[in-house]
Amino acid sequence: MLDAITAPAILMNLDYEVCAANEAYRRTFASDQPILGRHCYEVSHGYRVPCDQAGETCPLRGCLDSGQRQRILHIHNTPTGREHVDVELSPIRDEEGEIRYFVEIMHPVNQGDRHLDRQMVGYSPAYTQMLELLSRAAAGDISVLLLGESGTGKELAAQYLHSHSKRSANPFVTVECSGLTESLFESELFGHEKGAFTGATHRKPGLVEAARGGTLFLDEVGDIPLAMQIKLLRLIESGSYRPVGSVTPKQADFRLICATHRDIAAMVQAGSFRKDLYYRISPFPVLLPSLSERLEDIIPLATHMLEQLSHQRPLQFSDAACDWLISRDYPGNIRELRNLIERAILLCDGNTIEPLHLQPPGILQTPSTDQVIPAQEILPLANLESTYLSRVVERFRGDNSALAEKLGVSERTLYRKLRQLRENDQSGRSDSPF
Ligand SMILES: Nc1ncnc2c1ncn2[C@@H]1O[C@H](COP(=O)(O)OP(=O)(O)OP(=O)(O)O)[C@@H](O)[C@H]1O
Repeated sequence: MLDAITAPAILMNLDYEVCAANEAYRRTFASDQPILGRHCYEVSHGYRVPCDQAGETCPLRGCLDSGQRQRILHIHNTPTGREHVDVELSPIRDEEGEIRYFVEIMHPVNQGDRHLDRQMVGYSPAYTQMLELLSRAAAGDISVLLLGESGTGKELAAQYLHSHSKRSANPFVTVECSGLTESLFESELFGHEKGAFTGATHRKPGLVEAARGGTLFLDEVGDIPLAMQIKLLRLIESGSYRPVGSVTPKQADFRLICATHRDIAAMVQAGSFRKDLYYRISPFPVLLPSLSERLEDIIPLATHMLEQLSHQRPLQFSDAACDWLISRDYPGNIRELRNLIERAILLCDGNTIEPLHLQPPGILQTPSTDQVIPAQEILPLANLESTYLSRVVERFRGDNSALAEKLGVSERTLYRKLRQLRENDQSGRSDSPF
């Protein structure tokens, strides 16, 4: 019966032992190793204890507790390395209704297409949870709102959603919402007729038309000014639009994905984002974790990017470079990591990237103690504090709560000190020791 299932599948008993496996499972996960009678957690993950005791969610445990079918995204060992697998576990009951066995069907999750630059990498729990949400959302046509700090991979996640959806054979069209003026917004999105305005020498189809049958990705949706939000709302609500200069409405056909690094719920509270539009774009919000929440992904990501960016040069990181990469903060998240690596590749003449190749350009570097405190000079402590503060504030670019946490003071205290700093600046007094 298992062989009738085309995806990899196994039969397990209550003791987590594999009782049978189909051909697809052997081919995909087992290669030549024996599996019958072995524990699923050992074969799939190399654990010595069940997943729930290893800090992961165990579908078998969940199935026993709920009595229901379970679906979860897990990382499995495969002959070609670690892979995300969409696991579906169903109970098999005896005549008395007691659970006796489980059938586990596994669908390997391909994280992006074959292009290295569109492949998503990550193994941490925070990333895996996010990927599970994306996989579930991809199957439907629901609008998805991708939230997360700058550089966390929102655009890549949008491409993943599209390429795993039933619209994948049709276009994926990105609209950069920041910086679009009202008139540009309309003509870019809806297109225009010939002669609609001065300079409109021919008919131009808009991005909504270009996305027909596919996915429309509104990047930085939080930056759309209020006046234009109503136009977007009408498009989403009615599913139709009118090109500029036309009287005939056109029918739209796209799946909507939006992304923003802003706290859009707070913007709704503050009245700068329409509540009705917010509800329309956010039926399925997905939060992309920052790199600080997925530290174990830094080296796999860095290695992937090295392969992607080095154009076949046989480059590798030294152990010291790996330690350096892990111990750093990344306010710009994966994009910042990528920039560091791109630069290191250019600076490294040999085959091994060392910390010295990775050091970021001076402007973004946290000043070392030597730079802040000139060796020969004794300075008033207050001066030192303000000099240091003005430098680190630059680096944290407005994220005061993260900065306060790092400095070990409350946000209120930080705010007070920054206000003092500004007042000093404005009164023209220079506290800088340099
Ligand atoms: N999981 C991942 N695996 C590999 N590379 C990734 C991953 N996530 C992001 N990247 C890479 O990091 C960079 C930034 O990603 P992306 O542009 O998707 O971020 P973003 O959240 O949309 O940023 P912004 O909010 O600033 O527009 C890109 O080069 C992307 O390829």
